[in-house]
Amino acid sequence: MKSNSLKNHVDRLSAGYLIIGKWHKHRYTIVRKLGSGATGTVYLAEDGLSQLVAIKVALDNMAITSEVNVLKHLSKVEGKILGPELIDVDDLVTSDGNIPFYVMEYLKGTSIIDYVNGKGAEWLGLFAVQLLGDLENLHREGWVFGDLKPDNLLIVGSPKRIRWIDVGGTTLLGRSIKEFTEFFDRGYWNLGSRKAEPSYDLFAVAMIMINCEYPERFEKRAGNLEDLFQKKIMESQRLQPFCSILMKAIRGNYTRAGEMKSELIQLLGDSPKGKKKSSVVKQTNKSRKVKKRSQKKPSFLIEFFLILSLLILCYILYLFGQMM
Ligand SMILES: Nc1ncnc2c1ncn2[C@@H]1O[C@H](COP(=O)(O)OP(=O)(O)OP(=O)(O)O)[C@@H](O)[C@H]1O
Repeated sequence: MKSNSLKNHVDRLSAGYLIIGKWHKHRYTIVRKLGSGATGTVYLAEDGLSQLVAIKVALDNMAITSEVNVLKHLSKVEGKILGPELIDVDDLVTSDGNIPFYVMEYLKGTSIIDYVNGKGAEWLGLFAVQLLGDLENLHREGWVFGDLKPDNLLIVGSPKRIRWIDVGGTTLLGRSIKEFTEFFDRGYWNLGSRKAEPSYDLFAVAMIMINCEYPERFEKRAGNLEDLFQKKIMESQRLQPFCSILMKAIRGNYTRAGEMKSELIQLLGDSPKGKKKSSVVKQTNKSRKVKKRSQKKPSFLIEFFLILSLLILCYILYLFGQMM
């Protein structure tokens, strides 16, 4: 009975509800629910300075402690922002008992699938490079992200940057993956084990790129699954340029995120100081030009698109510069 009403507290904190932490006495006013997951519920709230924060409330003390430990660990990685910043950890006192919660940076952003929708292959490549850079740092710290999927990623800020949320699946290297989602899990596709190693996350990166092109996802079926992926990749104009890299990640041929990242950067043709025009960009431009020629559009439109492509290319170069 008591645990039912505690559960109601966790799930149903309404707008305006004031949380005063038992230990630190910080005050947070609930704005709205952001969503619920396997371990708890996340709320958007305002802190005492009217700054927006995200608060995760959960009945499972162990789950909260484990996520807090991961966030604390990630915040110690010097010069790198991995995961949302941890702001506070406390208990919410109710008449039915205490409920643990933690407060983190609120990441306001767009889902990667929505963000890249209708954009060129270079955007997909750029976010994959950013994500691989973060994974490289995470793996170096001895962790594997585990439950890597678009729901746990957001595109935030300006310049645009991929950020991850929900570190609940983060697992120590060598252990068994704690949490996974079938489509992004190589074990589900019989293409590897659920041992926490970098190649587990790299498989998921490839699947995230594929998911951006196939938002409805697709089912496992009898037969050679590598052939299924190859076919799906080759049927998509946006994924085609990445085919050999994606297949290497799917087959588990990369042992480090850095290897996959360098090959992507090379493919995009733009090393940090690179001047060469990206083959992906070239390919995108070429197909745009062919289309335009065949449609015999007025020349000012062609100029407009060329200038636009050039601006996008410069922006991407700038973003690479920011990452280094
Ligand atoms: N720091 C944050 N900033 C903004 N939104 C967040 C933040 N953390 C979580 N969210 C959002 O809150 C919702 C719930 O997140 P949570 O991590 O609890 O569960 P989940 O990812 O849906 O599920 P599961 O934990 O089962 O994978 C998600 O929609 C997520 O996008």
